[in-house]
Amino acid sequence: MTVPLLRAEALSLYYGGVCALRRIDVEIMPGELVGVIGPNGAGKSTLLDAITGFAPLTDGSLTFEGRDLRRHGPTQRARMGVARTWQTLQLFEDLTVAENVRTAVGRHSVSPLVRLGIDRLAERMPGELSHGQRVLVGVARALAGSPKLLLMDEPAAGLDGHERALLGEILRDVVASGTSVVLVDHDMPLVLGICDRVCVLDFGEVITDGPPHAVRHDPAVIAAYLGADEGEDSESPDGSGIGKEAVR
Ligand SMILES: Nc1ncnc2c1ncn2[C@@H]1O[C@H](COP(=O)(O)OP(=O)(O)OP(=O)(O)O)[C@@H](O)[C@H]1O
Repeated sequence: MTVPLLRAEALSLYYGGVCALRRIDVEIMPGELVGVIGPNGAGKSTLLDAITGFAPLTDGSLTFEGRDLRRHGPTQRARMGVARTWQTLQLFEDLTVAENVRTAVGRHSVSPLVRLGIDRLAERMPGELSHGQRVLVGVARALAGSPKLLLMDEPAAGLDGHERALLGEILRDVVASGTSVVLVDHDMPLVLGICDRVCVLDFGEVITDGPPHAVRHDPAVIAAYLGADEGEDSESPDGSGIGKEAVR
């Protein structure tokens, strides 16, 4: 039996009186691409922060390759192979693209840029890049340390259709190379189209966890999104009843 790369059991996280995660169970297998979706405020970013150690857990167990992650801080977790990209792209604006990648590995390496087909941008400054190019530089920087697990927070936000398709191909390629990926995004066609499994959060709880075709038609998921979209744009590009973006 394959051992999970990451195993979270009964994770709970409170911000003061706000319960952001309530007894969450999640497993990520080696080489698996797992989508995490849910309406605004469902706890998706908090789950990533709990795994990286940026937000302290209130309760629960969290292991990575069988090791207790709660004993380690964010820097140690990164060294163990956990990498993350952020919703707000945090590039060093006064460093070139190549230098930005270097900050992740501590040595000059353009290979992550070559891997993503953006090595031509190596000497450019972040301010000269399009939003889509900045996203790819963020991915390249996260991949520079050869992580075992890559956590991505809304990488498709602000990308056009072509860039989203390219991002999807890149993520499948990353997974094929052996890195597990957790993809948090509101883009349902992207998440349901490329992920092996999708975990759905609502009000800090896992309401469904399964393959995309099952999640797409799950009444609890549709209810969470339709409830969220009531009176808002309830566009459903894939005919699932799930809008592309859900705003609570
Ligand atoms: N630093 C914080 N302090 C207090 N409450 C917080 C903090 N960060 C998040 N929360 C609350 O925790 C809950 C989960 O928020 P979180 O950002 O994880 O949701 P999300 O699913 O990522 O939402 P979105 O799709 O809008 O990014 C929300 O109720 C949010 O208001």
